[in-house]
Order: sequence, then structure tokens, then C-alpha cells
Amino acid sequence: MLNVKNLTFSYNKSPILKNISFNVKMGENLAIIGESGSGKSTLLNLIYGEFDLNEGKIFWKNTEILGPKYNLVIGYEFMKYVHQEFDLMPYITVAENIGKHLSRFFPEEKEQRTQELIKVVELEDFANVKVKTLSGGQKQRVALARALAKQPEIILLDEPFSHIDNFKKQSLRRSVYKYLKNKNISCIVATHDKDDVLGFADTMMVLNNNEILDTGKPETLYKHPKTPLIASFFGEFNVIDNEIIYANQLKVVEQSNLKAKVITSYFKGSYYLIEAELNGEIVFFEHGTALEKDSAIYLSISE
Ligand SMILES: Nc1ncnc2c1ncn2[C@@H]1O[C@H](COP(=O)(O)OP(=O)(O)OP(=O)(O)O)[C@@H](O)[C@H]1O
Repeated sequence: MLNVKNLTFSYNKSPILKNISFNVKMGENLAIIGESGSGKSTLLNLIYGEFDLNEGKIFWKNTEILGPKYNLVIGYEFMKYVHQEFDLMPYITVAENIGKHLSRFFPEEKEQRTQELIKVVELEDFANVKVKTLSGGQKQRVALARALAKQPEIILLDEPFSHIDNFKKQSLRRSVYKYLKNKNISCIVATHDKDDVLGFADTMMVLNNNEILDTGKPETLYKHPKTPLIASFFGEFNVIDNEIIYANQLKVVEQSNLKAKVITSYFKGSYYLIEAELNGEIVFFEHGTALEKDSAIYLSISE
């Protein structure tokens, strides 16, 4: 289990993270979300032992994670970190990059493991291609596979699918998170993307103003967002009578005391997002069809 206790850290004078405490169990998937600059990457760096803490302690099982002041070589065998710079060897192939740190003395196992991971990141067609010729998204997938090669006990992922196109993203995400679960590898993922969280994360943690704003199951935070910031992570929402109401909770009805005027209909695929004016405020709701501009409609709030 990863145990982070009262962590406080600053690069310069003002703290970036204050009093951060949480645990991650074996095989658990924890998603860290927060606005840009809220300290997600910094927290991953600290867990990896990249910097020295100002205060607090980090343990993986019984091993204390120590920063550069105490360690000549940063990083531990049981932990891998896939950050934004992929740090690959450009002049060797995808397969060679992935198998680079696997033992040469077990060539069959090395080959088998490399092939298994190439499949996980869906790079079968590129196994023998030199990394320097790959796109950003393909490189990101090689970096993921390489981090998994020696099967860490815990993996830290910083925006792991940020460079991957929408055509591939969904299936790749399922493949990687399923692999981590099957192998019982703990995972901490820093992300801006709700699709990394919903359906995959066991727990999510929201960083805001240097602290943990909330933490819990994604379902709980979705259903009971403490603040508009948390609701905004999940999608369009409105504040009506001081309550956070998601766009999909507002329905058009025959008659109600919420009379609104349609402004714009945005095509969203399986629905339209309608922008309307309600009591002088802008509201958004989802609807099956586009609605005529300036038409009057009545809304009701569903659970
Ligand atoms: N090496 C550094 N030296 C000084 N300040 C830094 C350093 N790295 C990050 N910061 C600052 O620390 C704060 C947190 O940055 P961090 O990269 O951890 O945020 P983040 O939540 O990961 O952001 P993003 O979502 O944009 O990646 C920012 O204000 C950033 O400017």
C-alpha cells in the first residue's frame, strides 16, 4: 500500500501542496484531478522521489520514498512513472525499447513479454519500427508499455492518453486499465479527462488551492459535487436555487415554474446541448432534438 502522510511541498517560497494525506491499496486505481497548475504532476514527482519533501512522509509498504538528498539514483524498482516527456531511445525499435530492461538471459520470456505489452498498447504494426519515426501518440504508447515491462507494483501516469487520437483512445484506455487491474498493479493517474476516471478509477481525489478539496468514489463525487469546480469536471452544469444541476438533469416539460427561452442548440452526437435563458441567467440542458431559437419552453429538474 502507498501511504502519503501530511505531505507539504514548495519549489520556492509559496507551498504548492499542503497537508496532503491519502492511501492507495494494492491494485487500486486512484485518479488525481484538478485545474492546470494545481500540483498533480508535482505530487506524482514527489511520490516518485524526484524532490525532497518539506514536510511529511511517503511509504510504499515498508519502504520510505526518499528524495535526491538521500538517494543517488532516483526511483525504485517497484514503481514506474510515465511522464509527459517519454524519454525513449529514438534509434532502436519499439520492441527493443520495450524489452530494453528485460534480462537477455531469458530470450524467450523477454520476447513473449515484449509481444504481450505491444498488444496491450495496440502497437502490433509498429513493433519493428524505429521510435524516432513515430508520432507523439505512438511514442506515448511505447512509454506506457516500457513502464509495464518489468511489472511494477505501482505505476504513476501523468496524462497517459493526452497524445492519443480519439479513434484509438477508448480501446487503448480499456486495454491498459484492464491490464493493470488483472495484474493487481496500483495506479495513480493525473488527468484532465473524465473518461480516465469514470469506469476505471476506484477513487478520485480533487486538488484545489494546494489542498485536497474532496476524495471518494467517482460516483459519489459525481452525484454530490461539493463545489462547481468538481461538477465542471464531469460536464455542463447549472446552479439553480444554489443547487448544482447537470445539463442532463433538466428536462423539457409541458408546464412548470421554470420558463426559459431557447438561445442556441449545439449538436453533440446522441443529443443536443441547448443553451437557454432562465430568469436572466444562462442554463444548459440536454435534449433529443434541436429547439427553435427564441421559443419558450418549460423545464423540470429530474434526479
Ligand atoms: N520545477 C519547477 N520549479 C518551480 N515551479 C514549478 C516547477 N514545476 C511546477 N512548478 C509550479 O508548480 C505548480 C504546480 O505545477 P504542476 O505541474 O504540478 O501542476 P499540474 O496540476 O500538473 O498542471 P497541468 O495540469 O497543467 O499539468 C505550478 O504553479 C507550476 O508553475
